[in-house]
Amino acid sequence: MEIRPTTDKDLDVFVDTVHAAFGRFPETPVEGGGLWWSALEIDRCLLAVTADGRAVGTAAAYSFELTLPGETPVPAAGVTAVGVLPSHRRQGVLSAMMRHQLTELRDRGEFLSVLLASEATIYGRFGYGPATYTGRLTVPRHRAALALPRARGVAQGPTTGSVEVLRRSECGEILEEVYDRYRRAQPGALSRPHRWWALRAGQPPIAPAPRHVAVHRDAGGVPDGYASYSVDAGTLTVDETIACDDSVFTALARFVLGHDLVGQVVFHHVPPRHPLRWQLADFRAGEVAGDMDWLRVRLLDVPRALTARGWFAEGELVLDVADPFLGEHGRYLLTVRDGKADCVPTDLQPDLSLDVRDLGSVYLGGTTPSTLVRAGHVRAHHSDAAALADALFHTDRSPHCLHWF
Ligand SMILES: CC(=O)SCCNC(=O)CCNC(=O)[C@H](O)C(C)(C)COP(=O)(O)OP(=O)(O)OC[C@H]1O[C@@H](n2cnc3c(N)ncnc32)[C@H](O)[C@@H]1OP(=O)(O)O
Repeated sequence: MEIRPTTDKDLDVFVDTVHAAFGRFPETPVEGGGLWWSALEIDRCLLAVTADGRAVGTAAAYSFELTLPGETPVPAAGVTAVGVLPSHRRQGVLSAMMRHQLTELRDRGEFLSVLLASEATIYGRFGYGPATYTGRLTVPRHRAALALPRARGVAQGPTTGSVEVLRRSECGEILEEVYDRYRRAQPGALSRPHRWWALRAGQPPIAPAPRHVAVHRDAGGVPDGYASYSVDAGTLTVDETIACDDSVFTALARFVLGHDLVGQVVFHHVPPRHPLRWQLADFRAGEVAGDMDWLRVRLLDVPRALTARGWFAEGELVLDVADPFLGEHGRYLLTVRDGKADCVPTDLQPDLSLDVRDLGSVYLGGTTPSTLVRAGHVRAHHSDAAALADALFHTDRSPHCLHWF
């Protein structure tokens, strides 16, 4: 079996193979637009081909930016369209493609790779750890009142600004601009390259499905948030709420929760511990479901990845990092001063020993090292090690990602 790049000539083979792997049919030709695969980057698509020339597996990557703690967007490969024909499964095709792809990403100078996993058990073995989390919050409208803020000096009602309802088709560049502003400050968020919006490739509101969009503007009239939603059979469903600050989120939540002729509001993609639950006068009014991991992170170059993110505490930690899939192992001294890290190979005794997938899970601050120590996945070599690591990896803001790819 050979793993080879896809060319323009066999893009249709790629698309056909990935759909067959998922048990689906490609709906329309590539030119149709509005389909997720129209945004594929052809030079980053791989085909696994048998000796008789048959394509049996696919894997691809998008060129995204991932925002790291400290409001630092860096390049990240967004692994996607992974599939193996049902007739060729459990024969090592995926493993061969993953090995090829990780090597190729490194050759391109990339140090981070991310993906959304169709099944939670597939990608840990390849070094991907769950790093951001998401859920659905359902609020019955008759219990949706927001409590008055208790802190002195905080505005008791809507702050200056306005909400206007547009049709998705009337939004022009507004959503793209607001999303881009938001994602640069939100750890864990991915960029949505312009071609995604232009091709309408993705899920609503990128895709042109009919939607209402509540656009929030600041006092100067500049859009700084939106909520894309639909109403069906008494349920208002919000695809995503994008807000450049918390007060804008509150204004948008207040708007959808106040919608007439609606029995309940379902917010998709609410991060764990989101303040909205504390803003409801009735804490039990908000019901969380679909609590799951979202973005998985894979470090391809540990020192580069650790020095790229922002840090919020000071200290030193020795990490012993195993990368069993790539057959690698490294011990690093991580020193953090003034918000920046230095990370160099060392022979010092380790504070923690961990797998690269677990480093991926703590990297953005969405999981604490001590949680993984308690779970038995990370080894703490002395009694202070877990607390030391928790303090060092702690971030100012929880990571969150809602981009689907
Ligand atoms: C980022 C994305 O695109 S996510 C989308 C992933 N694709 C899908 O879900 C489409 C449907 N599924 C498939 O196409 C295939 O079953 C794949 C791609 C998940 C697996 O491909 P295969 O070629 O069968 O995997 P391969 O034979 O290399 O297996 C490697 C290891 O993963 C394990 N594995 C493979 N698939 C799964 C799974 N679905 N769940 C748990 N373990 C799995 C294998 O048992 C094997 O374990 P081992 O190394 O301990 O022996």
